Amino acid sequence: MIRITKIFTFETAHVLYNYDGKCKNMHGHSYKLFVAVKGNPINDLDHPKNGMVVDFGDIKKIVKSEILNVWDHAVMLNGTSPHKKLGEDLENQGHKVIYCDYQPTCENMLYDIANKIKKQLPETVSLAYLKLHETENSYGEWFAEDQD
Ligand SMILES: Nc1nc2c(c(=O)[nH]1)N=C([C@H](O)[C@H](O)COP(=O)(O)OP(=O)(O)OP(=O)(O)O)CN2
Ligand SMILES: [Zn+2]
Repeated sequence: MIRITKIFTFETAHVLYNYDGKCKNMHGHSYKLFVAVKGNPINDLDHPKNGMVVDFGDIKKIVKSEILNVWDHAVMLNGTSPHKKLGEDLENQGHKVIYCDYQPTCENMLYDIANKIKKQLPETVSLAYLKLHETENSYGEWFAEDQD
C-alpha cells in the first residue's frame, strides 16, 4: 500500500462569525492543501496507468472541480449565521460568495473537503490524509484513521 500526495493552493476570504479575535473581520488566506490517497500501484504492462496508485492528474481533476473552482477567489461565510445577509449584499454587488453550513475554520473546511473528495475517488483508492494551511504557521490535518 502506497500513499501519494498532491499539493494545491487557493485564495479564499472568510469571516468567523462571533469569533473573539481579529478573524471576526473579513480577511483572506492563501490556503495550501495537501491531498494524500492510498492504494496499490497497478501492476499491468497493458494498463496505461501501470505503476500508479492513481494518476496525479486524476486527483487534480477532482480537487479542481470540487474545491478550487468553487472556493478560489470567493468569500466563504457561515450561512447559518447572520452573515447570510452580508453574503446576499455582496452577491448583489457581483461578488462570489460561498455559504457553508458551518463556521469556516480550517477544521470544518477539512471535513467538507474530505467528504467532497471521497465521493469522487475511484474505488481502487481511498483518502488517507489532508493538510490545510491557513497561514504558513497555522494548519489543520485530517487522518483517515482518526475518523469514526
Ligand atoms: N483552531 C483554529 N483557530 C483559528 C482559526 C482556525 O481556522 N482554526 N482561524 C483563525 C483565522 O481565520 C486566521 O487563520 C488567523 O489565524 P492565526 O494563526 O491566529 O493568524 P496569524 O495572522 O496570527 O498567523 P501567523 O501565521 O502566525 O502570522 C484564527 N484561529
Ligand atoms: Zn482566517
